[in-house]
Amino acid sequence: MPLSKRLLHQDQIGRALSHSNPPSPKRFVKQGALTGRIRVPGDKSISHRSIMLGALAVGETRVTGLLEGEDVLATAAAMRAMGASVERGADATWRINGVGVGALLQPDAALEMGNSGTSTRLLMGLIASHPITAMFTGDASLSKRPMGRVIDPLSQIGASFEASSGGTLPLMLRGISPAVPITYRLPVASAQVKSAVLLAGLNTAGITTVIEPVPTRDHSERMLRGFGAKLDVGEENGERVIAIHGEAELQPQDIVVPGDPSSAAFFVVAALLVEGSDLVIENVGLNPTRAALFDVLRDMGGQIEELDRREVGGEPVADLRVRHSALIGVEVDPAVVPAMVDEFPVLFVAAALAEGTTTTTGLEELRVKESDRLAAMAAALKLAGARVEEQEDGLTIHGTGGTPLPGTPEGAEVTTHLDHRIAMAMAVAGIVSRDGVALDDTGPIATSFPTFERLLESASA
Ligand SMILES: O=C(O)C1=C[C@@H](OP(=O)(O)O)[C@@H](O)[C@H](O)C1
Ligand SMILES: C=C(OP(=O)(O)O)C(=O)O
Repeated sequence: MPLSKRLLHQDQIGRALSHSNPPSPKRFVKQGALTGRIRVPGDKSISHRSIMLGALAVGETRVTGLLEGEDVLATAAAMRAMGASVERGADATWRINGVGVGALLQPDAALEMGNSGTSTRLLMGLIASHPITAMFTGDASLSKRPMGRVIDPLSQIGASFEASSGGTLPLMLRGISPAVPITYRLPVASAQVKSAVLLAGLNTAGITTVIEPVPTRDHSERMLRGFGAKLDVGEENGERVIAIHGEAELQPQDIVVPGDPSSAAFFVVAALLVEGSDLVIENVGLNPTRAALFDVLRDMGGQIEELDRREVGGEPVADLRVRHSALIGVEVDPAVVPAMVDEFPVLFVAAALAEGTTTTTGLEELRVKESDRLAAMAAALKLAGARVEEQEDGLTIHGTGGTPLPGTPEGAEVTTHLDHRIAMAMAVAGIVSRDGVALDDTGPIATSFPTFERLLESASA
């Protein structure tokens, strides 16, 4: 069957499903204090990049602590399809034998990206400067997300695209070699777009520059340097300027992936909200471009202590001790949004139980994540009995002052829209509710945090 026919078929299947197949509904009910010590899985952003950069280095990269979630496994499958060896050892160490920058092979089938925006956008960048044609497909959620933001800069380097009129998957990318080095100023604060352009620059002779008016997570910069790429990072007129020198040669690395702060976030909020909790979450990555949620929760009165601050794999890490706290509403400064962009769903849950009003603004990007997270969380929290107002760019939440939310009424379920963070945030709402919160589907949780439900139960055991 030709690629485009196969693709269309997969896409029709994808679009028909607005939940995992079959869906796994579940009611999350009141739970006891969270105590003891837990560890969350490895950072998703760092895990994706470890595999991609390992696949471009000549020799063996070893990765421990890799997140074995569906999104990262989609990246691993794609890199295998383009010639790298990506294997998990019995000791859970991943070994990646790369092909070298410029030497990716033509995949012989569509690259199936599942639910993962990071895989899709970063791989589009990587492939754009290789003489490769690749088809990208995704699930119903990913197939609605905007790819124009990467198509624009990658077209400037000379790559060409066939996508639907809305610039969404399924999408065919024709890479180009030699590609043209560009200077690109990010029109949206997006680490995925920044990374796509920098990764394209790896196999582009000359200097590819990204200008970042609003700083976003800097894992790509740290890791590209770690793998031996020449990268200049400076500041001009208050904007970050990142220049990568191509064509780069990458050296294999030993990487230890720190725990994901975006996954730790659910346990931090759960421990703050459940009476009697005193929980230590070990080995949490605290890169300043990621960790703003913990500062906002402290401003709300949350007791979150950093123990044994150290460095793991070139990233700041600490164990977080979190104790039950009475929270108060705050106005969240929109300047911190990029440093906690994935944490708003669970912050909204904290706000719903805080004393007084929490206001958030500058959250337009939340509307183009796995779901429209402003609409999805407003609907979910209202269904569970919270007082929420939705604006174009944020939510205003009037908290209960600690009184449990009633929970979802008999027969009603929160719609999770194939969005892992909506599912986990509302699971946390469930464990502090009076009657429990029913979710239509917990399947999506496996994209970023396959052990979430088990860990949540064990933390209260
Ligand atoms: O670069 C990354 O690893 C990510 C960047 C963010 O997306 P945007 O760049 O679209 O903001 C974030 O939401 C996503 O979970 C992971
Ligand atoms: C937005 C997210 O991921 P991605 O863009 O990779 O799908 C997320 O994990 O919250």
